[in-house]
Amino acid sequence: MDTYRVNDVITDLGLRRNELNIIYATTLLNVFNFYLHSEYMRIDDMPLSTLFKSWSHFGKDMPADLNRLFKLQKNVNNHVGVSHDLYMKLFQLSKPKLDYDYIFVDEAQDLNGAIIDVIQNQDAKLMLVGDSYQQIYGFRLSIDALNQFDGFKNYALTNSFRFGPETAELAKKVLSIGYRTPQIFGLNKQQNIDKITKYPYAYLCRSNAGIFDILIQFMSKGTKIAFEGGKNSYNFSLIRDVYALYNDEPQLVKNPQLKMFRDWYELETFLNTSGDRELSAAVNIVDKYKDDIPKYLHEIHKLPDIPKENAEIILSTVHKAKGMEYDQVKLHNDFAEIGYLNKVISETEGDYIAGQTLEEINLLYVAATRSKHKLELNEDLEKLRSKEYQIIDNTTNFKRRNVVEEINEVELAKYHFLKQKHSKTSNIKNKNNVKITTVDNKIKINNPTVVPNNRMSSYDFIKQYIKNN
Ligand SMILES: Nc1ncnc2c1ncn2[C@@H]1O[C@H](COP(=O)(O)OP(=O)(O)OP(=O)(O)O)[C@@H](O)[C@H]1O
Repeated sequence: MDTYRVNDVITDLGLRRNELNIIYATTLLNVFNFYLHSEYMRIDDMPLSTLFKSWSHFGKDMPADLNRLFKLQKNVNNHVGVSHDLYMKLFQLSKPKLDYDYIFVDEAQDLNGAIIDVIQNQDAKLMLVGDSYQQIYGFRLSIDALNQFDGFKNYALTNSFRFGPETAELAKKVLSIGYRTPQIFGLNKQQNIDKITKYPYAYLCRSNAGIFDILIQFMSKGTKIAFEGGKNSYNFSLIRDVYALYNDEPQLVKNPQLKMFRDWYELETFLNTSGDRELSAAVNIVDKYKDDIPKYLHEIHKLPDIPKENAEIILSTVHKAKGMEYDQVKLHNDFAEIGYLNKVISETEGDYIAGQTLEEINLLYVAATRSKHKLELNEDLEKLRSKEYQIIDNTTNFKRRNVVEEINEVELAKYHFLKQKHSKTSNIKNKNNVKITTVDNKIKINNPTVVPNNRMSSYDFIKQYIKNN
């Protein structure tokens, strides 16, 4: 079992390893993964020009490259192992007929086109169970199968035996940010929202960067920490790479997609124009812990992987806590800000909305509904609970935008950033013979004509510098 990565695409297609080709390879891989997850039998059946508008920018023959990748991957002697997605696609392409009378599907809100195609072609009676508000795997190109099948009898499961009325009210409030107003009843009177005063409890985070943050708080105290899904399933390589840029050591960056940034300033500038949440979270962590990052990474590496039943804190991302439940749950403060989500949604025009925005709300909903006994909220959810936010009432049913288009927009943002960067760099060099690199507030400049003001952010400083020169 293995994951096919951007580096593999570059090697397998014999591309030169430059910044633009890394973006192309990333886009190609996104599209290729979309194919593996999709109902399409052939790559050439996919409406590429409408699904992936950005590929025309690269001047490459994307359909031909996709077909080459697929041919290579199907070869069992290829250097890359077979991924779950690949063997499921091959299973779908074999048009299987399963010898079952009934098929039950759980978590039907997070299926994909290939699996739906297999299920649809069976003669068996089908029962789908799921919760559309728990769809959180859009970034893995999942599809809500609950909206895909016609002619089914629907039964609403509105009662939860896990949580009580307070949590049910909060859950409804969270979903109402995305204008969704389901009935939810909490039947467990033993469960409520309150401060947690004793171990053990589960600490749920939105991001790996959040997990890192919590680890730093508790490691030094010797708290017994277990990881939902096992310690090895948490990867802090993004933080390590971002720190390398912060520390002016771009040669240490391993992630090919981060290699396009030569320094911290370029990374920050990029983040001003893109909505890459995971990367933003890693940058915030590096900004917070600065030169202590390597020490903390080393300490985390040394932590034992203890079983959950021996732990004082079970640490988990919401994605890994899906389908799980814990007696006590505490929520970290690294979720998307509710005021921001509310603003994005209220300003949305038309029916279509970024799936990512809805999924951020779904993540809050999943997180808030994992506790069987006590739930401790973060500040933002506490405010939502005390009605400090005005939730706009609207019955609009948003449709999701095409997920691949959304994912590839980040790559397109990188493409434009790169183009702009190259033209700006040459302008600066020609006009003033100046090279600027910044690390946080330490600004290095070889031809200073203005004195850096330490209270100014490096970004503002550079903007002012360029304006004045
Ligand atoms: N009929 C019942 N009476 C009492 N308790 C129940 C009943 N059905 C389920 N439960 C309990 O309620 C909790 C939640 O049930 P379950 O995990 O099946 O819900 P779910 O719908 O899959 O939740 P989610 O999708 O949010 O993870 C579990 O602790 C389960 O034991």
